Amino acid sequence: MTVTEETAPLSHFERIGGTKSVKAAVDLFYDKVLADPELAGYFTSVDMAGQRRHMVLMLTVVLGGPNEYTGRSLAEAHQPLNIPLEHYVKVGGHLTATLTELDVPADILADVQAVLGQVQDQVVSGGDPAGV
Ligand code: HEM
Repeated sequence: MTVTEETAPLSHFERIGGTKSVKAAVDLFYDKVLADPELAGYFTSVDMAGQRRHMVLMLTVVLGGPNEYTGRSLAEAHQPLNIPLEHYVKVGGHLTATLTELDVPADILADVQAVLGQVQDQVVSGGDPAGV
């Protein structure tokens, strides 16, 4: 191991245990979303295996891991769905609850919540698709 590798700060992605941990979080997250009667209807005709895969890759990027995301932009995927702010807040709540349950450190949770604030306009209906 080089000096650089020894002293470089770990990314959030590395700190929580990499892809295995992100996959576990995404599985628990979508279990909660699909169990929520207000949200389940959005996903009735969605390929959930592909959905989970894309969310794993996106959350990996958010956590400072390697960028291998190949899905659509958040605006492209969500603007056609006419998602109200209320539902965005519920989804964000399920993500926060998931990460809390999995004992993700508070500073990482705070950074994820900051990203939730930043991407809100791309997901919520009537937001700013140009802000992708
Ligand atoms: C920060 C919040 C969110 C993130 C990071 C996120 C992330 C994603 C990702 C990565 C995809 C896959 C895009 C693709 O495959 O090309 C997706 C699709 C989707 N999302 Fe979200 N999402 C968020 C919020 C929401 C909310 C609030 C809802 C509904 C209330 C929602 C419903 C959906 C649905 C139904 C799809 C599938 C769309 C389709 O296949 O046409 N998402 N989301």
